[in-house]
Amino acid sequence: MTPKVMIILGSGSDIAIAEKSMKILEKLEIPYSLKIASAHRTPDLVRELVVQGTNAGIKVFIGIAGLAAHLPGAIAAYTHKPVIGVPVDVKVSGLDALYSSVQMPYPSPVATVGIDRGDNGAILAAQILGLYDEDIRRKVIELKEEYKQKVIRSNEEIVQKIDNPHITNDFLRIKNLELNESTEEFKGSCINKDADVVIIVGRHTDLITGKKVSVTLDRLKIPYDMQVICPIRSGKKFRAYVNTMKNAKIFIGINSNSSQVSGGLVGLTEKPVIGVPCENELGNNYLLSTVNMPPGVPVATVGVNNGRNAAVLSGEILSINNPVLLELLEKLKNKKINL
Ligand SMILES: Nc1c(C(=O)O)ncn1[C@@H]1O[C@H](COP(=O)(O)O)[C@@H](O)[C@H]1O
Repeated sequence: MTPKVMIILGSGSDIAIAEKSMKILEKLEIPYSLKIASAHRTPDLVRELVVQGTNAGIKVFIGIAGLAAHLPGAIAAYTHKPVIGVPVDVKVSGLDALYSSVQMPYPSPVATVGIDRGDNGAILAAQILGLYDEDIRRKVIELKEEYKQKVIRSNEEIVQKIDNPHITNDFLRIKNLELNESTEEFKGSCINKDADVVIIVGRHTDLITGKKVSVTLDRLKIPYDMQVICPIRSGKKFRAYVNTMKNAKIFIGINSNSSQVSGGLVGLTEKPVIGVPCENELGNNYLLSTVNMPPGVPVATVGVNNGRNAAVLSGEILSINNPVLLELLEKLKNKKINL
């Protein structure tokens, strides 16, 4: 049986983080291949594994590495399949590995997950595969439900056991635990309900980054819909919009102000969520709050303001079973490289 996912570790010393990915893939019964190869120490081996893996039918690559983590980027150099990067905390709390994974040049995105989050890397791979395999999609939904139940149970297991007369919860009557389900329809005009990709921009200032996504999606002929909706100021509208667009395949959150867009999206969909952190007026960016998501809810993060890479990543995900799109993607990537 050809595996669907290839995990490559930069070193045997990354195995503890890889085990988190392996555990999830095994739970979801997704066959995978596991290899150790370093872009620095064994560049030829990396190229050989990626080229052979791509030709053999690997759908998603996961590169796990610490320090100057060039491995995921090197994988992206040899394939048009989506590449997920898992930065490992070896020095400086893993920030070196995070920055080297996520800050990739156009048009070679690495869908980066949080530091040491091997579990989220595998969940993201499963979300991508779930777009083409109903059985995997169902298992992703079940897995997300497990994470949800864990939170709900912790009220009984932790809070109720605290013997403190100042805590008063008796007035709460929470019956409907399907709190995330919105059945409302979005009222806006000119929505493309057949969009494959949904782009949500948190505020008008960040439309410039949203525009970078849409221009590149246009070049790839991928249908999309884009709206400016702040999940904090317009929570109801945000949920109604996500509900209305629930048949889309990929959601992109253009984030500023504590990354609420991508963070809000992951609770409302089992589909892949891509996060684009934006710079704000003070020059700070929202990279860390976009990427460092808790287990169970990955955000495939691309570089700061790099809307174009979010679009290319969408193209890589959607071209898994679309040869026409794959050809367009190859042209776009090669043209850029040959310029
Ligand atoms: N980041 C890379 C690459 C690479 O990017 O090619 N190769 C090894 N490494 C990382 O170096 C760290 C220390 O490796 P050793 O323990 O082998 O010295 C590991 O976290 C590995 O992923």
